Amino acid sequence: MSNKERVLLIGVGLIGGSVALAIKKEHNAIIIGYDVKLDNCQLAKKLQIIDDYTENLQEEALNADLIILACPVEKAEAFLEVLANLPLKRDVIISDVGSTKGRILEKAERSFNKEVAFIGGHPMAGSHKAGPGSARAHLFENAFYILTPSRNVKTEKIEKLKNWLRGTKANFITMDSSEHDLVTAVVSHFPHIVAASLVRQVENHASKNEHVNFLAAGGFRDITRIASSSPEMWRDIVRHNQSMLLSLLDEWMIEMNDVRHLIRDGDSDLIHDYFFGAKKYRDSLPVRAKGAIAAFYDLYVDILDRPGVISDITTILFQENISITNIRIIEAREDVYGVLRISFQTEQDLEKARKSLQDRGYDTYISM
Ligand SMILES: NC(=O)c1ccc[n+]([C@@H]2O[C@H](COP(=O)([O-])OP(=O)(O)OC[C@H]3O[C@@H](n4cnc5c(N)ncnc54)[C@H](O)[C@@H]3O)[C@@H](O)[C@H]2O)c1
Ligand SMILES: O=C(O)C(=O)C[C@]1(C(=O)O)C=C[C@@H](O)C=C1
Repeated sequence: MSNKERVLLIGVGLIGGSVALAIKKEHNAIIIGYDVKLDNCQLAKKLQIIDDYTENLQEEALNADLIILACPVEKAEAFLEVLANLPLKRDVIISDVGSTKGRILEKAERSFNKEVAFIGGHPMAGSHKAGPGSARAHLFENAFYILTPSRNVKTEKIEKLKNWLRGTKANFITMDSSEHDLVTAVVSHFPHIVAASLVRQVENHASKNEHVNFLAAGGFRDITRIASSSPEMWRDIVRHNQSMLLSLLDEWMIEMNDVRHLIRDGDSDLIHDYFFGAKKYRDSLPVRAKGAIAAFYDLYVDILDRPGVISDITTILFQENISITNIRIIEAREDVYGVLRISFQTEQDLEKARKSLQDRGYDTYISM
């Protein structure tokens, strides 16, 4: 066996794949994937996100220097128990990328002996997309990456984990798991519940009025993009952060009741002040280039393997004055629609590009 360091990635999806790409950028380690979906491992290997994959998790875990759990959080919790029963390497570092931390840390601290370094991790950036096909090395650039070390973990191990993850170019912050679960419930978990419930409300109306679907435009799409996220992931998050979410839901009902009174009373100044207060706070939030508000406007274009085709496409976009942020050829043709992925900064650019390319005879697809 080669003497390179080995990384075991459990869950080869959007976030695991993005972490793996960031590690690859900076380390000459061997990354081995394990996933319940063999297809995801095969695609990740074709895209060179992982070096190889295994169907024997236990055997690979014994040789790993770094183990990263990147599956839905309830599965991650179960894997901790599996890992705790194995004679892992003495210096191994185990981390995860899950959106909740309380139950994960509780399980890790109960299961592992003091020698094993478990350091919870949560990159605060992502997407509504899933799977390794959407993974990006730069996904976490400038985003916060929260670390929740378990008790007894030495500072040098935390520094070592940060070094493993330096290719993410994220800003690391450390906090304890209960603070993590409170803050993320407020800014991430609860908003996902609101988005899903808004979509369900519109769907109810759509069954009664045929115009609803066509007219569900700008604002509705902005506020509900995240409702397209993975249901498996959100099922697990909601179950893990249940009590926090129930108390936020109680607060929300009080807020909605206040809004109800505001609308019923119809006082123009008070209604204005309600929107004004929200706008003032929203506008004061720090603007970051990336992070929790990540831009993901990708277009896939079917191209034939002939010289000049990419320059033809970029010329069309140039003539239309559309800026692109990234362009990449995807070689795993059978797994995606279209082999050229072009990323844009805004939905408007994406739509404009799609129309221009279609007008010139190219087949395009928006999601994978
Ligand atoms: N999507 C986001 O925006 C985001 C951001 C930060 C953190 N996270 C966290 O990252 C983790 C992964 O989410 P994702 O967005 O990459 O989802 P994903 O669906 O893209 O990837 C999850 C992967 O885990 C695999 N998996 C599921 N059950 C498994 C099992 N029993 N054994 C092995 N593999 C299994 C899936 O097949 C999939 O490949 C979740 O815990 C989520 O809470 C997600
Ligand atoms: O941008 C999105 O689609 C996300 O939902 C990303 C998001 C978030 O809520 O901000 C989702 C879950 C995470 O744990 C971290 C980031």
